Amino acid sequence: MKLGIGSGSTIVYAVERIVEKVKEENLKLICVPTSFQAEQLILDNNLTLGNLTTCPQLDCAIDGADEVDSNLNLIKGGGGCHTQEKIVASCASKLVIIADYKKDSIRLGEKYKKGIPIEVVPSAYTPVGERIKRTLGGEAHLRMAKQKAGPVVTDNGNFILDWHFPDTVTDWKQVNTEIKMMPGMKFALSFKSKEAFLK
Ligand SMILES: O=C(CO)[C@H](O)[C@H](O)COP(=O)(O)O
Repeated sequence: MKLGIGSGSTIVYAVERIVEKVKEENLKLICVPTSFQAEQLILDNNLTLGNLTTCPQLDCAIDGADEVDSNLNLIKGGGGCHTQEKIVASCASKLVIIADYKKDSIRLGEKYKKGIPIEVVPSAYTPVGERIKRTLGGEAHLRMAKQKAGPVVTDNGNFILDWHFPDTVTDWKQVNTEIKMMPGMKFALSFKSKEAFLK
């Protein structure tokens, strides 16, 4: 079985259970990471590490989320790994999102107040931020690092804009398309979960 491994703190618990299952059932599992953190998690747990070059089709991807709305739209990227998470999820036949009640909302933005993370090529962060503000409203703030001077740099060498969107935004499919069409955008916004398991 080929499995995508998400990023964040929740996925750590899922990996603990996966390790038990591998031992109990002698599973042959190849794990494809969604980030540097996920890669370390796979290696630290002695699971078999794969990549999308050798495993472009995955049976399943498991990940966390920052928020899940009542239509199963997700905010992801609180940890800044959403571009790779989205690529891995798109290669998987099934996407399983693990999220607890703190992330369960009717509308996006109800529980997660840090804005929608948008990964952007560094040279384009100002024009993309301004265009988002002009066409969709709200404010897009460059995410700054905590223990380094300057911005957060993703595993892909990009910046992150956290978009504080206006309450009027409801059509996430359209918003996603509009943002993806902006030059300089890495395709990364919220995405639609095929299944979200809320616990
Ligand atoms: O999208 C993500 C990282 O880019 C994470 O899945 C999301 O931030 C949830 O993280 P946590 O499980 O720590 O709450």
